[in-house]
Amino acid sequence: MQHQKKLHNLLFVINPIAGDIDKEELEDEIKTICADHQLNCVLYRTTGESDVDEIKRRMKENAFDAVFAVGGDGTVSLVGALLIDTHIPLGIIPLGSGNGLSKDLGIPQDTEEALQLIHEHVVRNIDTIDLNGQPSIHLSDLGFNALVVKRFCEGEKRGPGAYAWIALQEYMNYEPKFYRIETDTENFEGEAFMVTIANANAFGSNAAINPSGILNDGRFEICLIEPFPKAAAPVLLYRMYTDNIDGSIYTRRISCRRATVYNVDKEVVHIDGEPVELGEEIKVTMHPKSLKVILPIPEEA
Ligand SMILES: Nc1ncnc2c1ncn2[C@@H]1O[C@H](COP(=O)(O)OP(=O)(O)OP(=O)(O)O)[C@@H](O)[C@H]1O
Repeated sequence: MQHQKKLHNLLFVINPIAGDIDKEELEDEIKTICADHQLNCVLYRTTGESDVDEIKRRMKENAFDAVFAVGGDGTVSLVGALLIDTHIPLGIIPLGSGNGLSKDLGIPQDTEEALQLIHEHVVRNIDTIDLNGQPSIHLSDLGFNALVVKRFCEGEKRGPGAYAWIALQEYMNYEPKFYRIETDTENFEGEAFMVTIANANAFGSNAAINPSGILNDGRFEICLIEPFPKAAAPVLLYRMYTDNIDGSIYTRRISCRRATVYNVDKEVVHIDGEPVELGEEIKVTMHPKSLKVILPIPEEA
């Protein structure tokens, strides 16, 4: 078992709107847990504007031993990006609509259990990837899902129901787009319904696009869903929810360490759930074990 240095100075980055969940009581609970375990804590509530600068400022003022993201994948990604290539681990208290990365890391989805990580945990290193200089810790997409994410972010409603409704509406008229992909292992050229650049396994909805991906193997996967007849959609969806996407004749997966994706049709892109502009040529590189994360103590330990 790996013995951990105790983390004393903690910053909690709390997204008050994530998952449409009120977090006022939780803030008191965090303060109580920290006081009970003689830990110093600073709480920062995100505003959705200049959060990166505000968090950086607090990190300059204090030598934090860990930063906890309290919210959904967007909050995790915001905080995680600031911790890549540092010695400061990322903690996650999952309170968003989907919480994809926390699920892939085996972090308890029950808030009370997740809060125990504040004082009882192990720290491990995971890989991150980089798309034209922008970090991705979880899953990034081009194509159909990226379009749905964009519409979701533009909309007023949050939560899985809103996401599913937008997906259904967009699916009716969506046409596959053309991509050229060069990697250090194999290449692809053709149309795809969506292209996922995967460091991890499943979307926050639990749909597993990359079921056998490993977060610390020094590789990432490019997961393609190629054009399929409308009648095949339910089976594809079923396969994603039963960890069997590779069994479909409409999917293909390229495992690699670096890639260039030519987004010929200039399709929408998102990184870890946040829509981004990356240009037509997207260079993807692997950064092995570049982020420390706080995880539950494994049972065998
Ligand atoms: N105080 C705030 N008011 C409005 N928007 C905010 C505020 N704080 C953060 N945001 C926005 O919240 C979004 C991130 O939310 P987050 O992803 O954590 O939760 P979610 O969308 O509910 O869950 P998930 O991503 O897991 O589905 C970002 O777009 C960010 O700009």
